[in-house]
Amino acid sequence: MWEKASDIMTKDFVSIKMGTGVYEAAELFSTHSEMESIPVVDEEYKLKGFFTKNVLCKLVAEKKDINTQVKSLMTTDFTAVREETSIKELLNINTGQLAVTGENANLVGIISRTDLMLVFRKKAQAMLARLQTIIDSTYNGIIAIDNQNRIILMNKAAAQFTGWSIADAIDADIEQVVPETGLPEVIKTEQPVFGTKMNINGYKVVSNRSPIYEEDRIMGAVGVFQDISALETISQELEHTQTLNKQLDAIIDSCHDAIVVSDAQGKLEKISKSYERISGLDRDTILGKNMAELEEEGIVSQSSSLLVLQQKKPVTILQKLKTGREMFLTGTPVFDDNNNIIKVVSTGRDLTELNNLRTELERTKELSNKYYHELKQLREQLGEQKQIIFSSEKMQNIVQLSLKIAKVDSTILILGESGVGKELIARIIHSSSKRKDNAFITINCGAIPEHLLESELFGYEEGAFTGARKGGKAGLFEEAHKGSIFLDEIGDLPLSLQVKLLRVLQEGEITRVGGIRPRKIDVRIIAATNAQLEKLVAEKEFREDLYYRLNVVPIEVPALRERKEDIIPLTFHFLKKFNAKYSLNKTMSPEVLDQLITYEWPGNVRELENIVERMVVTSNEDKIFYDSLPALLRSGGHTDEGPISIAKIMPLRDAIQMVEKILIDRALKEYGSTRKAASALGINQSTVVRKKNND
Ligand SMILES: Nc1ncnc2c1ncn2[C@@H]1O[C@H](COP(=O)(O)OP(=O)(O)OP(=O)(O)O)[C@@H](O)[C@H]1O
Repeated sequence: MWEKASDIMTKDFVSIKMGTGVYEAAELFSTHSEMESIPVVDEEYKLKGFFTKNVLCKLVAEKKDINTQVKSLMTTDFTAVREETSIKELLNINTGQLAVTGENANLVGIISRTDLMLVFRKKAQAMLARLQTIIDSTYNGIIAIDNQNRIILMNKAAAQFTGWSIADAIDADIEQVVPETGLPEVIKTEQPVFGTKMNINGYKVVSNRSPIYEEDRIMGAVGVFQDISALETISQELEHTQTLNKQLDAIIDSCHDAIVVSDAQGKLEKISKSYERISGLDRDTILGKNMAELEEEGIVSQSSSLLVLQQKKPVTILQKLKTGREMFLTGTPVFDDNNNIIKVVSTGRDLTELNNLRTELERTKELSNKYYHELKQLREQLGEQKQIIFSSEKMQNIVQLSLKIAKVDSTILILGESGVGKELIARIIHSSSKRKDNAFITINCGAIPEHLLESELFGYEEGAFTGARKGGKAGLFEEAHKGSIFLDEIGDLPLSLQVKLLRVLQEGEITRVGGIRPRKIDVRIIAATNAQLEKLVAEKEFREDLYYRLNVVPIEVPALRERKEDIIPLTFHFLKKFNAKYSLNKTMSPEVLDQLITYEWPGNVRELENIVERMVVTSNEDKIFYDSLPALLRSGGHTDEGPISIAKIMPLRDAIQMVEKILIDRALKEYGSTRKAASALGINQSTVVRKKNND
């Protein structure tokens, strides 16, 4: 390559002596037409000047003597350079012809303007080629446009992104090649835009775009595009790995057992929160430490990780901690594909905690033994035929209380919502009392029309009213003599009869309807109500003195939703009962049981009993599945809240039943007595009683 003047000069040049005539010089020009001037040298071949074609032409034009010697016409104002003058310096000299002189200033070569141009062009071409190679070798795509949006430069990477060949793209409008480069905007706004994520022909790239200025004037824009598809994948993988790591940490931390992970050298990599808790050590201070160090410092008595690394198999040790606690640790090696241990994972339990658990377990066992015996005793006392099913503590207390007061002959008032088992409790009280061999009479005060109730309860004398039986008739009180009478829905007892009942309670005697002779009776009265008697007293619907007489020993039976533990045993009890009744052998799927537990049971045990019976009878298979549940239960019982809303189409009959039930339940809750509820609902009281009992 050309480095200096001697590399490009013409050594094979013609020269003339100072005494040469113009005519001879003209002859030389005609044979070397490429020459613009001929160097003029002295006898020692030293350069003295140049005789130019211009001077010759001028001589001829002015018709001057052409026999003159060149000496007088030559230009002495010339530039001479040395052989080692660099090409760079030469390119900076602005002259027609350069003389190259040697050591003794003798002319050794000539460099013409054409030579220089040639060199300049070749240099420029080489530089351009190098530049293109450089930009083609860059991984990033580069596209430059002029201010007419025409592509002036594009490298190979950009050609690959765009799918255009460089040759086709050069001079094409950028919008045609890649409409998304954003380069025209950069020219418009003259603002560079960096780090924009974009999509070029399916490649995900980040672009940096800058305006190109030439002497303060915008002449185009250049964009550099980096393919980040691979980066994106790596960053997604990284994100995924980070998430996994976080999840792993969360899992480890949520374990109640302590977890310790060390590497193949015994260096601590991870510990769980529970290890921190049990050991009293802080992860920030021990992570990264070697277990051997912790052993030496006496922080742990022995390391399961180090033992596993020595023995290359799982080990279990009792690790004593500085805190004085003890931990049962089992270390397990984790192997790679070449059977080298890469990690040791140890899991452990606080021995102190285990001991506490054991004590707790023993206590629970003792308790459950105690409860078992108590229950057994209760069942024995209750006798097999009166099966009252419960497992809740609330019901256990109620049964215990009932059995206790069964022994004393006091009046009892059983309170509780409809269907909770008030009558059942009354029966238990009766059959556990000394009256058990005598009658147990039940009467629902709300179910019998008012005008019949008196004679029903107190009996009548012959001729008491038209249609009265000859010889009269004993009432239920008389029938219950020596036994017990269960007055259900006592809140529905009309005021007139309340006075008579008070007399029974106070005097222990009754007078039949139409009679005058009081009769002594020995009856234990067990009253029950789902109404708020105090409210009825306040409203003067119920006599206060009677209320206090009845309320000697109140037993409040909780609603089924307040003792959900009873739902499953009751369900199985009813399942067994109805399987036996209908000679079936149905079982119940867990999701049905789940639903039964979640339901609020406004109709209490009676409703549960009815629903189990309905499912036993109506389910098609041996197992009762979710589908067999009544719509109300499937809807989670929501239909009894707020105004009616229709979630889905259902059989009209079911819907009517549902609405009836909701209204009756509400009315009963609000008015307390079936009579009042019936009048609010505009139906007969007997209908209310019937529908309520059909729940
Ligand atoms: N703990 C229980 N174990 C077994 N069966 C029960 C239990 N509680 C209630 N039952 C049954 O539920 C049904 C309703 O009970 P019961 O008639 O005693 O309720 P109640 O509170 O007297 O209702 P109401 O106030 O409407 O008269 C009965 O068939 C009864 O045998």
